[in-house]
Amino acid sequence: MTEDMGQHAGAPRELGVAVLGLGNVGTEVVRIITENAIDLRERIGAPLVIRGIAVRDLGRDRGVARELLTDDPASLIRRDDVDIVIEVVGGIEPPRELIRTALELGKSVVTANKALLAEYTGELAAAAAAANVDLYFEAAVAGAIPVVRPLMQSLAGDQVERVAGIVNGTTNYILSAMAETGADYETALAEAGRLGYAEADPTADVEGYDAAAKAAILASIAFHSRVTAADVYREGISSVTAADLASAAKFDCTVKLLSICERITEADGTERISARVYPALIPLAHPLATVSGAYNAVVVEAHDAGRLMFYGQGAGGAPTASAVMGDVVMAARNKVHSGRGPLESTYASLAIAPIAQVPTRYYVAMHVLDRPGVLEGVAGEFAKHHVSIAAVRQEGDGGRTQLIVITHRAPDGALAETVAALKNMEAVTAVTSVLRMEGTDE
Ligand SMILES: NC(=O)C1=CN([C@@H]2O[C@H](COP(=O)(O)OP(=O)(O)OC[C@H]3O[C@@H](n4cnc5c(N)ncnc54)[C@H](O)[C@@H]3O)[C@@H](O)[C@H]2O)C=CC1
Ligand SMILES: N[C@@H](CC=O)C(=O)O
Ligand code: NA
Repeated sequence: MTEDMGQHAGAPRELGVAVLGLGNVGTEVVRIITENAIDLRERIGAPLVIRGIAVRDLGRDRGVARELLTDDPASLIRRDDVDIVIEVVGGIEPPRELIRTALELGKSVVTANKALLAEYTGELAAAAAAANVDLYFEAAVAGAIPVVRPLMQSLAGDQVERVAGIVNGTTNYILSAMAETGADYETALAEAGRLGYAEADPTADVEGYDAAAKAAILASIAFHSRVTAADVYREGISSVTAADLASAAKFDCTVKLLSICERITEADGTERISARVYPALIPLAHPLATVSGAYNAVVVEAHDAGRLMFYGQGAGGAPTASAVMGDVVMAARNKVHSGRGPLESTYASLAIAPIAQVPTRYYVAMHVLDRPGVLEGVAGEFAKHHVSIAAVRQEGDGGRTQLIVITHRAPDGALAETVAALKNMEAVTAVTSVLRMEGTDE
């Protein structure tokens, strides 16, 4: 051990790494460790050496040394010469069991697995704390964008009020393609899969489960509370149509799948968390409207820091591997210097606000009968539920009359009841679209 590497006495001569999963992200992680070996050694203070790579199918040629491959991840993580485990398999099992075991055995773990973390961070963080090792997951939220570490460390002295943005690359790619080039939904989704953005089961992307998992992780860190995926209100983009995008454009808006985590202070001073994911209209002038393709952006509002914006590639093998490798270097340095990163912080234990109480704005599109008094009747239903109307557009749509109403802010529950009442009106033949509207002060 040379002194100029600044190593702690008794620090490992080499740091052994086990890579679990060799898909979009794992392949890029292995490439970076291999190509950047010399720089990584200098940055860490000891060489990083891949001990093994766990794959599901040993038969496939993967362009890496065959002797590194194994289909037995449970044995790989138990090897005495493995110090850090990188989990880029995805899904709940076997990653949950593998990560917990690795932590219990004193290995630090780096994972990109938001689905797992959104359910089991508590269990895994406890195992890491007990064994005095690191559990890092920057890649799990917004791919390459540093957002987990800024929230957990840089903003640890501030009070975060809101974390909101676009955190799913696949849906943003689809919505951008539909809005910008007129691509159809299915083609854009297939392309997002081909480019390595989509989850193994893209239902997780398009139905908002992936964004909800990320919202749970962000809200937990931002508000020092334990928030799981089940706490996050979720709607996906599968019902957003080309007509919605065209109609949004007429209001100088576009549609984005947003993840919103807010600290809500109620009239009696009680603080709660609202965590929600849904497609929403945002004005074209809003900074999030220009976030296109697989790019993500997260806007953080903190009491003293004010507004911060984080932007970059939210999906894709290499960008995600960059975030993984940042964590690997941090975990490796901690091994060299006998340090450890921050522990999970859930002391505030804020409760979750039900979606019905959360103030928001609605965009409602409906087909109505073309006869006098219909507009008054529709407006009357909004008024009955104390929902004020901000804009109305009426237009012919292939022989039918289409009415679009945009509301002012009102509790989500009142808006949902208004829509239910509209559906029961004889003059309303169909409510064709209900979206929220964000990014405005009204
Ligand atoms: N692709 C992306 O843009 C991003 C992915 N992530 C996360 O990173 C993780 C990996 O994602 P991808 O690389 O895109 O997925 P992928 O599906 O391309 O790769 C996963 C690999 O793990 C392998 N695998 C499955 N079960 C295994 C087992 N029991 N043992 C060993 N290998 C096994 C699969 O055969 C596959 O090659 C997931 O948790 C994903 O949510 C996070 C951020 C961005
Ligand atoms: N499927 C995810 C991958 C990154 O987290 C996405 O599209 O954002
Ligand atoms: Na990130």
